[in-house]
Amino acid sequence: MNSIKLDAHAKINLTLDVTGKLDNGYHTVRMVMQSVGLHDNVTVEKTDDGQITLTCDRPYVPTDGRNLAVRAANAFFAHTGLVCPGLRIDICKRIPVAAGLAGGSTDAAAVLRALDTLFETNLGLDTLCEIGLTLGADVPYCLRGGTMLAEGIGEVLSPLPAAPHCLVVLCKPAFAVSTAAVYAQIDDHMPDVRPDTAGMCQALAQGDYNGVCHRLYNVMEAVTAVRHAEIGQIKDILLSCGADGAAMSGSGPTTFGLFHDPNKAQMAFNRLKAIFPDTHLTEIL
Ligand SMILES: C[C@](O)(CO)[C@H](O)COP(=O)(O)OP(=O)(O)OC[C@H]1O[C@@H](n2ccc(N)nc2=O)[C@H](O)[C@@H]1O
Ligand SMILES: Nc1ncnc2c1ncn2[C@@H]1O[C@H](COP(=O)(O)OP(=O)(O)OP(=O)(O)O)[C@@H](O)[C@H]1O
Repeated sequence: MNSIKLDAHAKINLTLDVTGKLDNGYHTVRMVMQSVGLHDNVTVEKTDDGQITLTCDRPYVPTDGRNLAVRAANAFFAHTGLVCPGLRIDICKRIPVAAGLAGGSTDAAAVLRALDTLFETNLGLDTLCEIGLTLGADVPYCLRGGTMLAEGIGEVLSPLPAAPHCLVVLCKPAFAVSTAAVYAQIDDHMPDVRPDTAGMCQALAQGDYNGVCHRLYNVMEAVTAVRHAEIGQIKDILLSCGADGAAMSGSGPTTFGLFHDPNKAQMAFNRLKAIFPDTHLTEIL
């Protein structure tokens, strides 16, 4: 096999709590992560020119060594000691960028999975997660996907029962947010209200869709929404169209709503898309 094409799915955070800060500047978290249908297509092809080249259909995504997919390939060859014969990586980008949806992390995870298959290294998920963690805190989750409780800095993963199936409207307003800046700001602005992550895990165990929707909560929203009125505006539109619950994902600014009713989801999608072009109608995976 010379080439492999994978779907690299985005994630949303059903809950997100920041529980402490480590000496290296990273924060400890406790959050429920969920894969959604929205995905990039990542194609990895062996070549023989000794180079790692990357193409992407979005001009604002870096194509050099700053791209997390290229960094993932370099980390794979460093870990295995294999000599890279040459690689061509192509990313068809559908996930909004710098949006709180782990877009770069999921591309990196896809490249690690593709290389483990293409080079028949059989590293397995645990080792891929170790390599992934050197690239970013969200990469181990992206390797595993599904519904997970994430602790540590995001890499201590415990599988949870799959979330009840529903539609998801994702809306990214036209500005980007730096994850590092949001973590830095939250040190000074930790909200008093914290998510009920234990309750969220229980709702998932009981397949209680309304319990899930009522517990959506992200402490980072307090930081990002204060600076950007669009987050409140998007939430208001989602809820006025009949979303069963709504929250910001990750460090933002993407804000999402969960819907049981496809007509309400379509109405929310149409209204938001007219104001914010980077709006997507997808589903819980
Ligand atoms: C906000 C979340 O998306 C929630 O899922 C993640 O915690 C972010 O994970 P990520 O984007 O993979 O983060 P990284 O690329 O590893 O880190 C970017 C920056 O965010 C901060 N960071 C990230 C993760 C974490 N647990 N604590 C942190 O303080 C650090 O300043 C770091 O330099
Ligand atoms: N493959 C990639 N796809 C998107 N952005 C990338 C990629 N590689 C590097 N980047 C850079 O990473 C930055 C953050 O983009 P990304 O979409 O990963 O953010 P994010 O969704 O907020 O991540 P997270 O939710 O993990 O914090 C972008 O500004 C971009 O320059």
